[in-house]
Amino acid sequence: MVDINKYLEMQLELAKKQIERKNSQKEDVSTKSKSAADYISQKQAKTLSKFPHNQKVDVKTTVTSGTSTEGHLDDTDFVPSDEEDESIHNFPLTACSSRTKQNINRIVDDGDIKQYNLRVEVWREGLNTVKSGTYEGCTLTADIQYILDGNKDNEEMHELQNGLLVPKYIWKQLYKFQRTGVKWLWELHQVESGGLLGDEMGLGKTIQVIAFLTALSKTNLGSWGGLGPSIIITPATVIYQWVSHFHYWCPLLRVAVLHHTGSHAGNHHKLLRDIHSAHGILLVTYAGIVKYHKELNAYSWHYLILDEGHKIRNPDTQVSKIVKKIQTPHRLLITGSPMQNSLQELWSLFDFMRPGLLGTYNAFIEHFAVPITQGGYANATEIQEATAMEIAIALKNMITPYMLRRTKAEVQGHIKLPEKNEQVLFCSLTQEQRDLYMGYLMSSTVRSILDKENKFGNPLRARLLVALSTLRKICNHPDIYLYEAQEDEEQIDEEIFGHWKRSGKMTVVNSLLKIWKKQGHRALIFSQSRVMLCLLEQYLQNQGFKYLKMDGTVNVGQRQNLIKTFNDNTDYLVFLSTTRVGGLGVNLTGADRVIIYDPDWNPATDDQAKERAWRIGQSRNVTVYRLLSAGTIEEKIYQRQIFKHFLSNKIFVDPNQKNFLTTSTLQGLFTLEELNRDGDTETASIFKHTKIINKTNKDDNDLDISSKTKLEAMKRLAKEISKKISKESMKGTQESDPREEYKKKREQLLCPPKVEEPDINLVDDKITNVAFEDVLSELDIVKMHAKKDYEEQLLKSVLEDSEQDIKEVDEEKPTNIDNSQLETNESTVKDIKQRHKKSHKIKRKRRLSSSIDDGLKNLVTVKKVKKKDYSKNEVKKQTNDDDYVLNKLFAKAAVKNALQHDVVVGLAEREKKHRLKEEAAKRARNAVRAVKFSSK
Ligand SMILES: Nc1ncnc2c1ncn2[C@@H]1O[C@H](COP(=O)(O)OP(=O)(O)OP(=O)(O)O)[C@@H](O)[C@H]1O
Repeated sequence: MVDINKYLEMQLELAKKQIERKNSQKEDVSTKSKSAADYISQKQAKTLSKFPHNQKVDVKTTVTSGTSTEGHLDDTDFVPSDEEDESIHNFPLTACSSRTKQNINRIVDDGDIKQYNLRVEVWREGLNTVKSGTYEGCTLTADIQYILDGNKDNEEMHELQNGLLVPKYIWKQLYKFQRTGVKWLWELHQVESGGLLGDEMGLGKTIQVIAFLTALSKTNLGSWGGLGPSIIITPATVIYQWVSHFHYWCPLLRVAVLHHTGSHAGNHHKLLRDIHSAHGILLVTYAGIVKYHKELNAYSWHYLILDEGHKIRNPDTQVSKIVKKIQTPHRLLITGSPMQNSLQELWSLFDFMRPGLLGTYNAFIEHFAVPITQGGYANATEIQEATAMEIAIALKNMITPYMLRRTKAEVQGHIKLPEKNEQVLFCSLTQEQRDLYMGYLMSSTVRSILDKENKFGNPLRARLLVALSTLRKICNHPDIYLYEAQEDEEQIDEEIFGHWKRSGKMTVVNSLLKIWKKQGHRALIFSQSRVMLCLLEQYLQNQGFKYLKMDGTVNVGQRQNLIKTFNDNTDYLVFLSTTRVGGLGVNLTGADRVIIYDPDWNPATDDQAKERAWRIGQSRNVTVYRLLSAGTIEEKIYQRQIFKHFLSNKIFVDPNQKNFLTTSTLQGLFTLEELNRDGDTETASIFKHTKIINKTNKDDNDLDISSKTKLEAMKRLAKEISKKISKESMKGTQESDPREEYKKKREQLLCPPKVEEPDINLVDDKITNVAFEDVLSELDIVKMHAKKDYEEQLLKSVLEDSEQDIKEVDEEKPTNIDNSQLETNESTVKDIKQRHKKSHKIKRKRRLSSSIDDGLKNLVTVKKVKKKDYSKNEVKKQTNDDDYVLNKLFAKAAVKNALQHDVVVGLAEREKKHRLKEEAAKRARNAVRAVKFSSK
C-alpha cells in the first residue's frame, strides 16, 4: 500500500527547495545585462537618428559603425560580400581574418579567345585519341565519356518532334523526368513563351537547361540558325559551376563570365561584341546585370535565363525592373523555390516570363493574394476557407502550363536518393543568454517599439528590425551582443571570448560534431552571420577539427575550388558557410550531415541550404538539424517559416491544405517563454499532433498501451499534486508564481514608463538586411499592400490582442484535485517514487526546469533517458546514428524538444502518398501484364 501522505510530504519538501533555488536565480535581470542593454539601446538610437528621412541604409555600416552607404544589392558578388548582416571589422578573433586558401587550378571561362581556342583544341585532340583507341587520359567531357563507354559516334542525335536534335551522349545521360523537362522547354520555345523550371533543388535543372541549349546549338532552325547569343544571370557563387557544366556537356560552345574574375581582361565592350557574334553564352551575376544593363541592352539576345530566379521576387527592386527590360523573345526562370514569402512574389516571377498572365499587380493582390492567404489561417471562417481553395485551384490552373515543377518524392523512383532525416532541435539558452535576452526585452529600444502612443510609421520599422536582429545575436552567442556594448579600451579575455559553453546552440554543435567525427560523418554548418561563423571557426580551430570556410570574402573565382576540395577530401570534417553564399545552387554532397545554425525569416533560404547535401550524387543517408533557441525570436521565425511553406504548398501542391497557425502579432515577437506548463516549447505544443521526438514520447513508444494510459494518468496526477504543493509552499513566499512574474514583465513591456525618444526619422526596411515584410505575418503583408492605413490598424490590433492575452491569463485558475483519481492511481504513484529515486542523480546534472510542474514532469521522464545506457559497442547494434545523437542531446538537456520538420510542414504525408501511388501503379501494371499474358 502506498503512503500518499508521505509521498506528498516528500514532494512538498522537494518543491520548496526548488522554489528557493528558483527565487535565488530570479532577481529579474543582472546589472551586467541591464547596463549592456542600456548602452546598446543608446547606441542604436543614436545610429538610427543619424539618417535623414527616406534614405536607404546599408546594414553592415548602419548597425555597427554608423556610416551611411548607398543601398545594396541582394547578391553575393564582389569582395567583401554584401549579403550578410554584420560587419566583422575589428571583431577580436584571429579566425575572422583567416581565409581558407587553396592551391587548386581555377576554372577558366572562355572570355579570352585564346583560352577558348586552346580549350577546344585540347578537347578535339582528346576526342580523336579516344576515337582511335589510344586514350591516355585527358580532360573528360560528356562526349568523350560516351565514346569511352563503348559508343562509336559522338555526333549521333536524338530527334524530338518538330526537329530538335539532342546529342545522344546527353540524351542517354538524362533521367526520364529530365528528358520531359527538355521536351517542355522545346515546346515553350516553339510557342515563344517564357517558362519557369521549378524542380526541387538538386534535381538537375542546370543539366536540363544545358541539354536544351546544346540541342538548339546543334539544330539549324529559326532566325538565329540554332542557338543565338544568350545571357544567363546567376548568383556569384555558382557562376563557375555553370562554366564547368557547359564545358563538360557542350565543349564547343563559347561561355564567358562577365565579372572582374573572368578571363576577358577587363574590356567588357569587346567581350559583349565577341560573345554576341559567336552566339555564345554570357554569364552575369545579379549585381553585374545592374552594372552592365545599358551595354547589354544595346544588343538583342536569343535567350535570357535567370538561375535562382526567385531573386527577382520583389517587383520593386532595381534588378527586377532591369531584367524585365532586356530585349529577348525567350525568357526562362530557374528556381527550386518559386514562392518564398508571399503570393506577390509569384506575380513578380510571372511578370518577367509571362507578362500579363496574372493581371496587374494590384488586381492580383486584391483578387488572389488576399483571399488565398486569409483563408489559409486556422482561424479563417468556412466561407473564407472555401473561397481560398477555389481561388488557389484557379491560380494553379493558370500557371501550370508555364511552370514545370517536380519534387524529389515524385521522381524518387528514377533517382533513388538515400534517406533524409530532418529535425528541428529546440536548444536551451544558457543562463547568461537568458539574462541578456530578458535585459534587452526591457531596454528602451524594445519599449519604444511597444509603446502604445508611438506612431506605427517607418521609423518604427527600423527600430523593430534592429531590435529583432539584436535578439538573434543573443541567441547565437552572448559575445556577439556584448561586444557591441564594450567600450573601445576594454580588454577582451580571449580565453572566454566566444567560448562554446556560453551559447546553448554552440553546446549542441559541440556535442554533434564530436559524435559525428566518431561515427565518420562530415558536416555542413550554415549561419546567417559572418561573425557567428568566426566564432564557430575559432571553436573548430581550438578543437583541432579540419574545416573549410566560405563566406562573401572568398573570391568568386575560388569558391568552386573550395567546394570541390571539400567534396573530394574526406579529411575535412566541416564546411562552414554563410547561408546566402554557400546555400544557393552549389553541390556539397561530400557532407551527409547539415546544421542550420540560425533560421532565416525566409524558409526558402534554409531549405536551399540544406539541399546542398541531399541531391543527385549523394550516396549516404542525410540528416539535417535546424537549431532554434527555445522560446525566443528564433521559434517565432520558425513558425513563420511553416506558414510560408503552407502557403506555397497550397498553390503548387494541394489547394486543400490546412494550416495550424493562427494570425500572429508583433507583440509576440518580444517575449521569452522557453517552456509552457506542459514542458513543451511553443512550437512543439502547436504541433503536438505531429510526431514530436522528445524524451517522453520516444520512450512512450516502448511502453504498452495500458502502461501508457497509466503514465498519462500519472502525469495528470503529478501535475495536480504539484499545483497543490506550489500553492501551499507559496504561502509566505511572495512573488514566486512564474505566471504572475511573466504577467508583470509583460505589463511592464506593454505600458512602459515614458522614455525619451531620439529624433528618429529614418525610413529603411533594409536596416538589418531583413525586409520588413518578412517579419510580419503573411496576411499582414498582403493586407499592407491592399490598404494604405494598414500599418496603423495593425498596431492597434496588436495592442488590443495583447491586452486580451493578459485578461485570459488572469482568468485561468488552477483546478482542484480529484480525490477519486488519487485513489485509483495509487499503484502508479509507487511507480513515480521508484522513478524518482533512480533519477535523482541525473536530475542534479540537469538544468533546473522552469516551473514546479516541469520539475515533477521530469520525475516521470528522467529515468527513461537513463534507461538508454549507451556503451560504445552497443550503439551500432541498438540504435541508428540519429537516435543515438538525439538521446545524447536530450540526456545532456541541451535540447528541450525536437520536431520532425517534414511532418510539421506536411511534406512527409505527401511523400507517403507518392510512395503509395507508385507502388499501386506498379501493382496495376503487373496486373495488366499478368492478364495479357494469361490470354496468350
Ligand atoms: N542526369 C544526370 N547525370 C549525372 N549527374 C546529374 C544528372 N542530373 C543531375 N546531376 C547532378 O546532380 C547535381 C545537382 O544538379 P544541379 O546543380 O543541376 O541541380 P539544380 O536542380 O540546379 O539544383 P539547385 O536548385 O540546388 O541549384 C549536380 O552535381 C549534377 O551534376
